[in-house]
Amino acid sequence: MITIKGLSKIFKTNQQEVKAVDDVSINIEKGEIFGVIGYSGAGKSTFIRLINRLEEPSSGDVVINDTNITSLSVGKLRKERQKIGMIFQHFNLLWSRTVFENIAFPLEIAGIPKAERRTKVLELIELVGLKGRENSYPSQLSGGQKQRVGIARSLANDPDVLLCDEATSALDPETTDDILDLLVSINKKLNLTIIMITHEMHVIQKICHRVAVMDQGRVVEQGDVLSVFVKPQSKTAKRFVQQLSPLEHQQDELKRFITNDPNREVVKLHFIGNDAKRALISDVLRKFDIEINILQGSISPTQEGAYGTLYVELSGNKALITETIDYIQSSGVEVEVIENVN
Ligand SMILES: Nc1ncnc2c1ncn2[C@@H]1O[C@H](COP(=O)(O)OP(=O)(O)OP(=O)(O)O)[C@@H](O)[C@H]1O
Repeated sequence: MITIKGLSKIFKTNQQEVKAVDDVSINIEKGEIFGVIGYSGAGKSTFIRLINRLEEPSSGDVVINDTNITSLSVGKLRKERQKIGMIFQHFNLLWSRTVFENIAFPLEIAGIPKAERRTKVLELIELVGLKGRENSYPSQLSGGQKQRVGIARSLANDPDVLLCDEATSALDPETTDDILDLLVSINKKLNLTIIMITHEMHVIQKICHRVAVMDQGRVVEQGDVLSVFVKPQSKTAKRFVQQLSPLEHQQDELKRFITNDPNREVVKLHFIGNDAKRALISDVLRKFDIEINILQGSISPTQEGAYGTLYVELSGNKALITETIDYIQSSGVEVEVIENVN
């Protein structure tokens, strides 16, 4: 549905050129929630602003539903932008207008008659959970409520895609989760394609189906959220995944269990999707005469199912340990033998 090909943006300042976005290519399917994560300065904001040409690309193409956004005239772009909603970190509301009037604003610009406007605005207010607050001004609302107004306004013209520029970064963790839940419910209800940029892995984990990791303007890794979580390839993705994994900070504890004893082995088990719900340990204990010492474990939900990590120490006859590992692997759970902890 959205094809981004060879997209680049070079900013020229007095002294130097900055390649803010460098040859980015991404395909996004209809109805997908696609996340773009990166540290400050990675080029995320520039990237998302290139999609609706709030920023003009230096090169490359953005094609949405067969329309090449990059080659549209200004007039046609204005029309096309009505199909691309956007929400912002600091909401960008009109402070002298009420909730109702803020949401009605894009409909006024699109020339929708008053009665039709009213029906649509009331529908949107209901959708984002702001019933009763129609006549409030933004200054009378909490951060989460302001973002709800932003979301309702972005949906006024029934967009095909919603761009979210750090939409939860100004909110506390609980409100962030409420807004993320709202975005998921809108994605499901309207089959709306959503592109989210963020520096928080939690946001990616909670709502995205796929993710691209940006570093210095380039996409260094992209894939299903689950795959990136379980097996991050790039250094940047590994750092982001570690943020969420309390286990990674407790690796020193594991060191105590790693020995040269051939009859003891520390292994890391990766459970993905439905495997995360299986009673694997009791299954193994029933089948093998082996001891299992559980060292650390965690389970995390994502949009595509849960993934879990479990560190265990297997003790017993060396041949039996090998057989046990083979059995666990053959049952679909990935096993990593830990020889060193860095
Ligand atoms: N208008 C501009 N003129 C010159 N350089 C710019 C401009 N906008 C962004 N840059 C530079 O482009 C690079 C990417 O910036 P961008 O804001 O896109 O990153 P980001 O990942 O969104 O980071 P942050 O979350 O801190 O905004 C940075 O080096 C930034 O200094």
